Amino acid sequence: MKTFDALFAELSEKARIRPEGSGTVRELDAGVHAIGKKIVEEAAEVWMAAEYQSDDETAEEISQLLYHLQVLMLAKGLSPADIYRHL
Ligand SMILES: N=c1c2ncn([C@@H]3O[C@H](COP(=O)(O)OP(=O)(O)OP(=O)(O)O)[C@@H](O)[C@H]3O)c2ncn1[C@@H]1O[C@H](COP(=O)(O)O)[C@@H](O)[C@H]1O
Repeated sequence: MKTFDALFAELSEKARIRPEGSGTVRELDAGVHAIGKKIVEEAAEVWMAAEYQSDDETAEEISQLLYHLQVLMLAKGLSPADIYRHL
């Protein structure tokens, strides 16, 4: 099972080596504005799933939101430690 930190390490490596076909690289290249829009979209999907869909579908939407938040972290040069110190 993948954890938040393991996914962040994987995405950091993708950003570093920029493999062909990586959605993460594509999203990073699109920039903070585009990533922000994706986050808002995914957040709405989390909300709708929580109200109208199953727990498993809600969990999946939350995972997608976490992914896009991590892409934004990478775009901004933020590490998980930068986030954790505010928790
Ligand atoms: N966990 C994720 C992940 N969660 C969400 N997403 C992306 O977010 C989109 C959200 O899905 P939606 O259902 O909202 O689909 P959509 O709105 O039709 O998607 P788009 O048309 O906007 O791409 C997916 O299509 C993926 O592009 C993810 N993309 C990648 N990962 C993981 O990130 C890692 C690196 O991925 P690559 O950079 O693509 O190699 C791998 O381990 C992947 O499993």
